[in-house]
Amino acid sequence: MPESSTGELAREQKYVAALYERLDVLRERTRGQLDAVLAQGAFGTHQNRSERDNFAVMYTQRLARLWAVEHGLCFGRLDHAEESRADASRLYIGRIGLADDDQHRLLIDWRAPVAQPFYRATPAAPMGVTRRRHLHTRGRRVTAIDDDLLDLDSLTDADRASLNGEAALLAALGEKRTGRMRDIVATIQAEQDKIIRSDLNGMLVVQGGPGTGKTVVALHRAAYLLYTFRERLERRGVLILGPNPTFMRYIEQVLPSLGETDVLLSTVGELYPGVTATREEPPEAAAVKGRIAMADVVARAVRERQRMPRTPVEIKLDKFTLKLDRQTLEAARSKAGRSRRPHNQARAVFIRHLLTVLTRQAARHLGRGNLDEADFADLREDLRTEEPVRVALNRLWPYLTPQQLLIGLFTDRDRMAAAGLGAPERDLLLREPPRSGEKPGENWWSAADVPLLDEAAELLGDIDEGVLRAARRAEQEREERIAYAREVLELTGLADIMDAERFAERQQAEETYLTTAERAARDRTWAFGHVIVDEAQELSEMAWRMVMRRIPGRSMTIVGDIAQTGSAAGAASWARVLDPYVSGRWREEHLSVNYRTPAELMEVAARVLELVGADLKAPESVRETGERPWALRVATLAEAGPVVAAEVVGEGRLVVVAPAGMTEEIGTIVRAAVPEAATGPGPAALDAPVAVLSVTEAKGLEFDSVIVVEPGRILRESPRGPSDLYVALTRATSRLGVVHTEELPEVLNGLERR
Ligand SMILES: Nc1ncnc2c1ncn2[C@@H]1O[C@H](COP(=O)(O)OP(=O)(O)OP(=O)(O)O)[C@@H](O)[C@H]1O
Repeated sequence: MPESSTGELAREQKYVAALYERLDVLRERTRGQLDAVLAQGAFGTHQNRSERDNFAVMYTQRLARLWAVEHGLCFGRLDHAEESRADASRLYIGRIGLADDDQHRLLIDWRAPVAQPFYRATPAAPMGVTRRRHLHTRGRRVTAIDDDLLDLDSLTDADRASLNGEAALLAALGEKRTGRMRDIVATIQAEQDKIIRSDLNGMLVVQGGPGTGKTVVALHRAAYLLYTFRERLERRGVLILGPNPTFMRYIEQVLPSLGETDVLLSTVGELYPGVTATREEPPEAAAVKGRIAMADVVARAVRERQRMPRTPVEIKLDKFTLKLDRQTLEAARSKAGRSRRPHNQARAVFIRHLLTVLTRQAARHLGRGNLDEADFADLREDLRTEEPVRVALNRLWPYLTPQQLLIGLFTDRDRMAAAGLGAPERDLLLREPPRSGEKPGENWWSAADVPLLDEAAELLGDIDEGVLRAARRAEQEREERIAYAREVLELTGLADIMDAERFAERQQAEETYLTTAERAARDRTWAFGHVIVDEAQELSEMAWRMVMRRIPGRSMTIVGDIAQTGSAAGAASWARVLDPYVSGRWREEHLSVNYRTPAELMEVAARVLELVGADLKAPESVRETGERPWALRVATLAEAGPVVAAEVVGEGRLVVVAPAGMTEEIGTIVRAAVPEAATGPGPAALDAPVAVLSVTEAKGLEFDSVIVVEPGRILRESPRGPSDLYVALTRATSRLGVVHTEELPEVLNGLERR
């Protein structure tokens, strides 16, 4: 390294060391503030306590943020031309903003408006910047400096020699993958920055090919929006929806590394509180459940449960029999319908009407035709609690949970027929009921059921009785807590100085100490401040309905690639998906540069893309590796094992992408050659050196090397075969191979034969 550069490095080291010192001071100070608040305890008025809790949450989050930014705290510097004093014209850019006790800024948050030139300035439009410096650090040590000199006229010869426009980006892209997505805060590109800082309001669609950074940009946008609209979004929350739990694990560290922890990351299958959607089902069944027509099916299924019997209903009591004729029942039903309330609440209207009729009948039977109001009410109450009356009314208009409705529907062909499902759909959807004793939440629901549960919940509404029961239970629990607290206080001899109720409340307060994301996750009716949908092309029409309910303000970022749609229920065009909700009022941005897949691989993938759609254009790769992708024909698949083993090098990660029906078989073969290989999307998929995955499971992920097995079968396996093969071929950051026993599809003729 030339002497001048060593001197520069030492100067930067000094500055960065001072930043870390400041960070340590702030951590210690915040820790002290948190301890002080917690030490106050839960005493005083309700308002005092809620203030204390707010402060505690605030300090905890601030502390988490200060700890999260340790790695790569400062990564850049901007030098400006106009100001004369060197220190004033320099801005250091980092993960968070830091100032000293006199409020002199030491570090600028990357999301602040003044940091924008770090990502956008070019020699053609330098935005007042003469130099953009990238600082590379390991731990707290500055290891290297890269400069982009933007004011070309002012360059000295030495400057010209060190001009290194894309060095930082290329260094980042060339690094080995760790199995977890990293943030790109130091190397965000201009077209990405524009999307990250796009307006909060309205619906933004980001369409881009594989590897263009859609996911990583969406995550940085979440961090930017939280920084810029902190108050609004911290209160209402931000939801990030992704395609499957493996993908969520893959991305989960990015936001914390940017200092943002209070964001709800969820899949569609996790979005209904209390239900864990773990059951796998055939894609054809999921496709049927995803169709918009299912909204009518669910609505009809609800109406079917309000069906009137053809013959009058007789209710036998001890002394006489009451009768409800069809006309009365119809009248009650139309009254309930006119109330426009959901099923479980309209039930009250229905029951009230029938109880009035029954009370009049009963009065006649008792020879008391002219009851006054109070007696009438008493008699009515007596009837209401009579078992035969309760049973009869319940049968006519039962309370229903969404789970009961759907289990009732999918386990009964007649109900499905009545709800409008045709014979082939009935065959696909018919299921055994949950085993007795088994909670229907467990292992009964698939991800495609979740939007249907949500739809049903809208139509059914809350169960008043359930709410009442819950309230009664809560009161009972409170009393038990107070009794317990009294015992504790007596045992500890504190009974004289603290009252049991307050002691119990204090313990309770600790349980209700929830962040916005945690509260939102428990509440089906939560309205978020912003929703980001990743791999959005995979969402079914029914899933979109559910998502839209969570964001009445329609402030959304939707990222995806129509060319990669694999799910039969997924999107064929953004307009088809979004117009029903915002009819044309959405804006679209494009990402066009592929940061993941080298040019040699993209050349092969681009030919497959032509099969997906003649007018589709593959994104342009930002780098070449000089390594050509290859194809190897083997006599039997067992030979694939040693081929995979030979590809495992150093610390790199490798994925074997297999046709969906073959992952088990290939997994066994690969494990025989590489025992630590993982099969399927379990937790090991991201950490093992080798993983065997289907295309659906590998979507959105990336690996150093990829081996695709039997591409011909991937093409044939589903109507979206070409999209699936395109996805499979674009997962690699450096190497790609194809192993096949069948004839190689013509579209892959460009591969080098081994
Ligand atoms: N500006 C950048 N600096 C460094 N790395 C980047 C940049 N932009 C994207 N990358 C890297 O490129 C890779 C692809 O990004 P990402 O997964 O977000 O792409 P994608 O468009 O979502 O891809 P796909 O559609 O295939 O899921 C990631 O490793 C990401 O970190």
